[in-house]
Amino acid sequence: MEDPWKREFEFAVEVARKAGAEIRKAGESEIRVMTKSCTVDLVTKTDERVEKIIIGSLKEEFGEGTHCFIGEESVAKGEACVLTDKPTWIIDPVDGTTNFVHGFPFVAVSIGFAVNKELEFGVVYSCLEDKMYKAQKGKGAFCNDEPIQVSDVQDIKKSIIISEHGVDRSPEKVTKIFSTMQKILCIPVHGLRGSGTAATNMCLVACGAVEAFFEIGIHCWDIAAGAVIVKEAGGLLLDVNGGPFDLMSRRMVSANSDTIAQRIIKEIEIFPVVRDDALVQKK
Ligand SMILES: O=P(O)(O)O[C@H]1[C@H](O)[C@@H](O)[C@H](O)[C@H](O)[C@@H]1O
Ligand SMILES: [Mg+2]
Repeated sequence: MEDPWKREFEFAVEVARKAGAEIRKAGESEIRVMTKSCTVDLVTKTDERVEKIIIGSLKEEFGEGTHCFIGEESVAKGEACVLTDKPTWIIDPVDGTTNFVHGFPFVAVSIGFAVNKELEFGVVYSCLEDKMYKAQKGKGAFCNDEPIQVSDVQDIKKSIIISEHGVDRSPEKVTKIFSTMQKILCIPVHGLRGSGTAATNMCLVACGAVEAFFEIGIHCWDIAAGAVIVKEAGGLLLDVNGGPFDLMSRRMVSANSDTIAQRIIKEIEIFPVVRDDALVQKK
């Protein structure tokens, strides 16, 4: 069958690799840390520079007008976060900025691509591990060109689950997050983990190292690429209430199976978050 986005996909892999090399190099020098929404929401010159490199390369290759871009740092600077039917690149230049700043060894470049609001492919380059995860809709998922598959564990008591606590430290939210984690831990599961990057967490689901990853408060750029990779590895995505997954909702459960997903969903204490496209929706 004809593959309409082959050139875009191959270019995304190339750009992610180039971006990862930039991040590795930047990590060798002193990192100047700035903050965004609060004192624990970190950003560095590398996040901004790498996003410029990625978007600049894509514009040069595919032209300015036809493609749209949603990039974490561009949105932080006031650009719209809106998913239309146009071909749209959804980019997190440095997923795991806190890890990058601290030298914690999980940092990923995440590039997703959607057309008609449907994700066509995703590329996650875990650049410190040098692992290139990629998937195109209907074509399977790969890590360093080897096919990957979700785990076949169906018993929650034999699972490892990943979650993160995000950057919103308001006591009500933190209480709900830890209450959820406590309930899941006490099922009991084999373990709870968190790599500090949503993109990498999703790849860990995709390659069967863990059974599920869920988070409330993530953004579309954290999970767009990972969503394709999880699905193509045989997993599934749901909203935290069990409904359909919505990329802009900032809520997600990714899992190896419906059985595991539903068992986790039973324990999730949901708290409100503002949608990524809230400003656009209000208009
Ligand atoms: O801001 P970056 O791009 O590093 O990404 C986020 C992570 O991906 C989340 O899972 C995580 O929970 C944090 O919110 C973190 O900020
Ligand atoms: Mg991120």
